[in-house]
Formats: sequence, structure tokens, C-alpha cells
Amino acid sequence: MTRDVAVLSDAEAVAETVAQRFLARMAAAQERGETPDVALTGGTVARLVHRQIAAHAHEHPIDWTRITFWFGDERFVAADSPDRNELQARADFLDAVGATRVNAIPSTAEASGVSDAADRYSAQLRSEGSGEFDLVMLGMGPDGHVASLFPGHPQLDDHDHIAVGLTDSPKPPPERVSLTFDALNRARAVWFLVTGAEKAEATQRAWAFDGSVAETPARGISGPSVTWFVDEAAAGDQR
Ligand SMILES: O=C1O[C@H](COP(=O)(O)O)[C@@H](O)[C@H](O)[C@H]1O
Repeated sequence: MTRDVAVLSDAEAVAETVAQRFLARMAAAQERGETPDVALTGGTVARLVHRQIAAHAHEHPIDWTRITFWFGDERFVAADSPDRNELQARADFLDAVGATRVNAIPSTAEASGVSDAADRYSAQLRSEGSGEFDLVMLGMGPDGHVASLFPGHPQLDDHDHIAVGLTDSPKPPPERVSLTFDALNRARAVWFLVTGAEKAEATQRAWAFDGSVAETPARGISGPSVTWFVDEAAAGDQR
């Protein structure tokens, strides 16, 4: 695994940099004749990134109907709940750019519970995914969680599923669905989007030579190419 770190001045700078890199990456993939699979994340900095993508989309020759979007995790709530990562991403950029291949994790309207939603999403990814994400974007919580894989939770050790459900997320809402590490790591590239001083300790643990995935789930990300886009506050002393 290679790990690159880009330390930018603040969250806006992270959003602008990631958006430009994303647009260039998608244009290049399509130039090669590919239809990339991309896993999106929820979270505060992701929303800034998504809005920057919408603002600059017209500068790049991208056919948005030839990118397949997925979600790394989702809150298991009503389809129209503002807590849905999907709805936020649609509002922030997917609808504006005209994305048509948007694979949402089932809501409470479509699945009987988190396990059912996880099983349905796993089946969808198996049948409609290419088998590898071109890009997975991930936020990281102050506790080191990624997607909805939280410290000390059994989902961290699941190697039998593509997606798993949980009903006891320490961050509300409690019912969620998450891709597993095995699924998230089937990616040509993983980009972490991390900003804010409250993330500095978790960032330090994630980058440390030693440490456990149980304490800091971000350490479980081990795709071939991992890039951290962080602001100075999240980088803390490690700049
Ligand atoms: O709940 C979630 O939180 C994380 C991190 O969000 P942030 O606001 O601290 O950046 C996010 O990665 C995840 O997708 C989301 O469901």
C-alpha cells in the first residue's frame, strides 16, 4: 500500500483540491473507455467536496451517465430523511450534474431492517458493480470511524459480507448500513477527507506505526493507493 498525505490550509482548500482531482480522475478514466465505480461518503467535508464538484463540473468533459455511484455507508432511515447520505449527495451534486447510475443503500421504505438492507445492497453490488471501485472516498469521525465501521464493533471483523448492518451506532442515527473493509479495500484508490482539530488525535492514531483497527477503524483501510486530504487542524503536530 502507498500512503500519500496532502495537508491543505483549511476545509475549503481540501474541498477545492479533492473536487479538481476527482473531476480530472473521472475524465481520464472515461478517456480510457472505462465506466468507473465510485463509492461516496457522507459527512461535513464530503458535502463541501460535492458542492465544489458541482461548481466545476462544466470545466471537464465528463459523461455523468457513465459513472456508477455507490455509497460507503448509509443511515437506515426513511427515504426522505435529511439524514440520508444519498439525499445529501443528490442535492449537493448528483442531480445537478445529471448522474443516472446512483445506487442507493435501501431505506426503511425498501428493506425490513438493517440486515435486509445490507443483503440487498451486497447483491446489487455483486450483480451491477465491476468488482473493483475506481475510487472510494471516506470521511473519518473524531473516534476514527470510517463509513459506519465504529471502534470496538463486531463489523470490523466481518470478512463474510460486502455490506453489514448495525443498530447501535454511537453516532446518531443508530441504525446504519456499511460496506465492510473487504469491500472498501477493493479499490484502485481510497481518498480520506478529514478536516478539523477534533480529528487530530484520530489522524495521529491512524498514521502511527503501531495501533489497532479496533481502536482506530481508519487503520483497516489498506487498498493499494491511499491518499489523505487533510487540513492543517486535522494534521495537528504531524505537519
Ligand atoms: O456518520 C458519518 O460520519 C462520517 C464522518 O463524518 P464527518 O462529518 O465527521 O466528516 C462519514 O464518513 C460517514 O459517511 C457518515 O455516515
